[in-house]
Amino acid sequence: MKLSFIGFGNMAGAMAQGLIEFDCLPAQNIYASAAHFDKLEKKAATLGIHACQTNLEAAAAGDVVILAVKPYMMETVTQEIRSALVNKTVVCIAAGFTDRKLRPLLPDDCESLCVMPNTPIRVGQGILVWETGSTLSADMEAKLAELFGPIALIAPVDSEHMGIAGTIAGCSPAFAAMFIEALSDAGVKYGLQRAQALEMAARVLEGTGALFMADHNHPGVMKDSVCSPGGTTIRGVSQLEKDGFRGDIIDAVDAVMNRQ
Ligand SMILES: NC(=O)C1=CN([C@@H]2O[C@H](COP(=O)(O)OP(=O)(O)OC[C@H]3O[C@@H](n4cnc5c(N)ncnc54)[C@H](OP(=O)(O)O)[C@@H]3O)[C@@H](O)[C@H]2O)C=CC1
Ligand SMILES: O=C(O)[C@@H]1CCC=N1
Repeated sequence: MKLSFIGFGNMAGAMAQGLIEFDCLPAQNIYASAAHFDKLEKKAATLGIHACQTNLEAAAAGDVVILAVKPYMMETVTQEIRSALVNKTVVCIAAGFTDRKLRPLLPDDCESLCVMPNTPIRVGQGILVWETGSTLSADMEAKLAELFGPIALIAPVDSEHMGIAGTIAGCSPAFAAMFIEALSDAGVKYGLQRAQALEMAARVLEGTGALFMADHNHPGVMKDSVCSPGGTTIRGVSQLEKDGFRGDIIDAVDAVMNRQ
């Protein structure tokens, strides 16, 4: 399979790197185009993928064309490459897109899918929110699931829930990074070296996530198993409750949803 990225920024780069490093696809099967060719050429050389001079050239090269520009550019870019999309598989990763919004931008004779990836796909720990009921053939659906399965949890979601699932998967790495940063700030405040504090904070998120995936215990149970009666952790938990920690997270998701 040959894969083309139209737009090769943070998210497309993370997807390409994950695919290559986890041996899902050889680098020479990946093509990309972007706004600035000189910048793209450097990134492409590092990964061993093909840098294309134009979007049309990139779209023509792939069996599967991944639309990875900003949402507001989608209309212009799909018009530009429309002729090359005929009989192709088109995958759109833009926030806020579902099949209903994407299809009018594409030629009739191509199959398409809207997904929302997240940046941890680069290290094989991603999520790929996957709109169900797309125009994808069963054969191509299986091929794409096989391609991305090793580097992402495939999360099928109906069109109505693409926005919220995309927010939880796609945006939250930023929230999680803020948690890591804040926890490391606290470590530094009390004398830890920054590098060690950051690694510990990141490992806490990674390890706690792994614990959940292993046991599927309710997070409240996981929290209780850390809080000894009269101990130290419950004091921190109590303060977080006073500060509205959980409400703040939900408010952050509300803010994203209100923008969509
Ligand atoms: N970042 C994330 O975590 C996630 C992003 N997404 C979606 O991915 C898409 C890309 O986001 P992200 O990677 O963060 O954005 P970036 O700004 O990092 O990348 C955008 C890319 O588009 C390129 N570009 C700009 N104009 C054109 C054009 N006319 N033709 C071709 N390429 C063009 C840019 O080129 P150049 O670099 O040369 O300027 C750049 O490579 C968005 O739709 C976003 O909603 C989805 C899930 C998560
Ligand atoms: O912030 C954004 O618009 C993109 C979509 C999801 C994550 N980043």
